[in-house]
Amino acid sequence: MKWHLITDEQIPFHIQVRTLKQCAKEVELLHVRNQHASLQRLRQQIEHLLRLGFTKQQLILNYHTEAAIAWGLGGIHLKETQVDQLHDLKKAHPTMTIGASVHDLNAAQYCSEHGADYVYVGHVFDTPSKHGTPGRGLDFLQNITSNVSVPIYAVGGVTTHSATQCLEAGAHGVAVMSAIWQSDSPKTTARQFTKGDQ
Ligand SMILES: Cc1nc(C(=O)O)sc1CCOP(=O)(O)O
Repeated sequence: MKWHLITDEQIPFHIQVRTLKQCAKEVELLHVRNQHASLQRLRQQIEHLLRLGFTKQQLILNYHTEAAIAWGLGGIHLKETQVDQLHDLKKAHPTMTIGASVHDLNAAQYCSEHGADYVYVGHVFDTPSKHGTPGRGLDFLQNITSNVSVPIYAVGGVTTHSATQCLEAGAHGVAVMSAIWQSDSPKTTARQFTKGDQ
């Protein structure tokens, strides 16, 4: 199945690198999400990822649109508060992959109509990342997948098992953090996502 791995800024970068060394070959697309790092630090991390064997095309940078463009990365992932930039960004950079995170049907429709290549919809299941807010559930996901045409990636608490349920609810793919970063065997887990095994 199609899946994105999202970096986790709560985990020291060198620990993430250790995990990536085990599973990088299985990761088709890495979403670099580090909302608190300086641009200089982010650039160092990107360079490290390139040395690990990722291509620029495989890297999607969260939030920092100008940096993603300047560094020639494959894509930009917008926060929901940035989706008003979608149309102009896509027009100026048609070959870049531009996605966004949304949390309701209206925002998903907006992204779909303004040129997004994909949209994350979340959070579908309970996740430590959104502590205290229960997952919105598979019906919420299904309502969005049935009403927008842009490819939807389910995010939030997705595991290799629940990924299948997300596809059944119409998702094009999934985006995950802890399923890989907390896995005892990241390579096996990554393979399971790729193959769509439970
Ligand atoms: C990065 C992110 N965005 C979400 C959203 O709902 O927009 S949930 C989430 C966390 C995903 O981590 P995990 O796979 O460990 O639950």
